[in-house]
Amino acid sequence: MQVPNEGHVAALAFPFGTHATPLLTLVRRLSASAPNLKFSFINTSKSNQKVFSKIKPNDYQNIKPFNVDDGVPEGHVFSGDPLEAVELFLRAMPENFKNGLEGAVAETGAKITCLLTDAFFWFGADMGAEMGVPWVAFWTAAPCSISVHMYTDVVRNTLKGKEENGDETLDFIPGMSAIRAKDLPAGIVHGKLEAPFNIMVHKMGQTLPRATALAINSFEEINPTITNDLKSKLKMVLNIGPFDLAWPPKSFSDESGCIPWLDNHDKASVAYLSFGSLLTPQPNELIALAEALETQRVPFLWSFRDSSKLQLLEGFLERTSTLGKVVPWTPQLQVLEHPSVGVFITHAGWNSVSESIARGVPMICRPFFADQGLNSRLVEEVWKIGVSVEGGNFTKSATTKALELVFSSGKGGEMRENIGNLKQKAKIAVGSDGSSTKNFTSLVKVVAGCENA
Ligand SMILES: COc1cc(-c2[o+]c3cc(O)cc([O-])c3cc2O[C@@H]2O[C@H](CO)[C@H](O)[C@H](O)[C@H]2O)ccc1O
Ligand SMILES: O=c1ccn([C@@H]2O[C@H](COP(=O)(O)OP(=O)(O)O)[C@@H](O)[C@H]2O)c(=O)[nH]1
Repeated sequence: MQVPNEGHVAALAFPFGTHATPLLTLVRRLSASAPNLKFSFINTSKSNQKVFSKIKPNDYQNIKPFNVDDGVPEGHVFSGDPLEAVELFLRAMPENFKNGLEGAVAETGAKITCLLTDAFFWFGADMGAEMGVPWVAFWTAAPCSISVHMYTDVVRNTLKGKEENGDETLDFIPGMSAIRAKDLPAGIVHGKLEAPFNIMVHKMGQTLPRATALAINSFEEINPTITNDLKSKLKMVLNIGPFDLAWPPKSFSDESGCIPWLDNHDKASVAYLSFGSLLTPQPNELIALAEALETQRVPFLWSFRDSSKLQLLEGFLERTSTLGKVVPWTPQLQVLEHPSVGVFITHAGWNSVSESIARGVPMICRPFFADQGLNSRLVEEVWKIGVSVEGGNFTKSATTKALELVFSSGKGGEMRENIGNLKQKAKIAVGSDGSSTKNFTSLVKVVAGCENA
């Protein structure tokens, strides 16, 4: 491939949840493909410390972190609402990023030649236009969730005044006929439509047509109808994932000994539980989950970060010390890769769903918020590679039913076959002649300014 000229790419990260990590993975892939480019990774100090601590300095020689204001006033006392820090940050945008860009140019002496931002940052359109450079938006979730944000006004107008039970289907949007109104992220038709976060994602949906390219950590074959519809509305739609298949990490940390523990278990016998980086189920659901696992004698590996809630499970942990293992964090990619894992009990965050597909592990989904309801519906009704917990939250009976379905029924076998087929499509997509590989080559050209690609 033509070696791109000198250039300076500014990457703007959304510093919460699992957004900055995949953006840094993308920046590292771009840097490896275009070693003449400089990259400035502009993010909050806290998030930069977290994401750069996971990689070796040698792995990011042309990537320099820059810290921006997180919007938290000096001496601020947090209320405990997880959204508070997010909304303080939203108020600091885009001024904090403008300051970050000025700092990056001043320190490197190189003007910005491309703006690569989390797709949430709709202001990238104006910033790119003012600087006269391409704006590449990066969506860290599935194509279907970006679609619902682009169609927000259509959804609101179509569903206005309809039955409020949430079962209305979105069959008026290409590829979304299985999606119900109740699956949507809050802020589209239900919830606080004027909350700062929802105003941001609404503006995102309206502004994306101005992006030079939209990059997505997914692969075209997972939902061709939605991808083709997005392509009809945007300048360039580049599905370039699954990242962890396209560019698997060279090493991993297993401080809690998860892999040796899994080595002592039978093939496809273990339930792996994890609910992402942001949330922990409420006490009643934690107890219901524990009761189902214990009663069914299902071996389990549980990623449980919130140590303040562990005392709820004390009796359970003692009684099941030879049945299961609870750890604060796991090497999830390697856990899902392990042949002993038979089901992934998940909140259906996109990175987790994508990783489970890439490793062929059926899912039991319990969505909580954001895009998780969309992902869960696709898992159960479109791809048929898992189930959603009946009733929408963990009870002993619903969890037991889901475990029996996946582990012991014919439907479970169908799920394993379906996810195996999807896994194969993902591997082809990131192969030498695959769609994601070709799209990534196009993205390098856009980012390096070689051509309008
Ligand atoms: C990825 O697709 C999404 C995500 C969200 C979304 O994402 C998100 C990411 C974070 O790291 C922290 C968050 O707080 C957050 C929130 C979020 O959605 C908003 O969640 C609020 C509750 O925390 C509230 O429900 C609000 O109405 C949501 O918009 C949103 C939409 C997506 O398609
Ligand atoms: O014990 C854990 C739990 C989660 N993860 C990783 O954290 C990310 C969670 O992202 P997701 O989109 O599923 O959920 P979010 O954190 O955004 O709620 C995924 O890449 C997981 O592989 C991990 O490595 N170990």
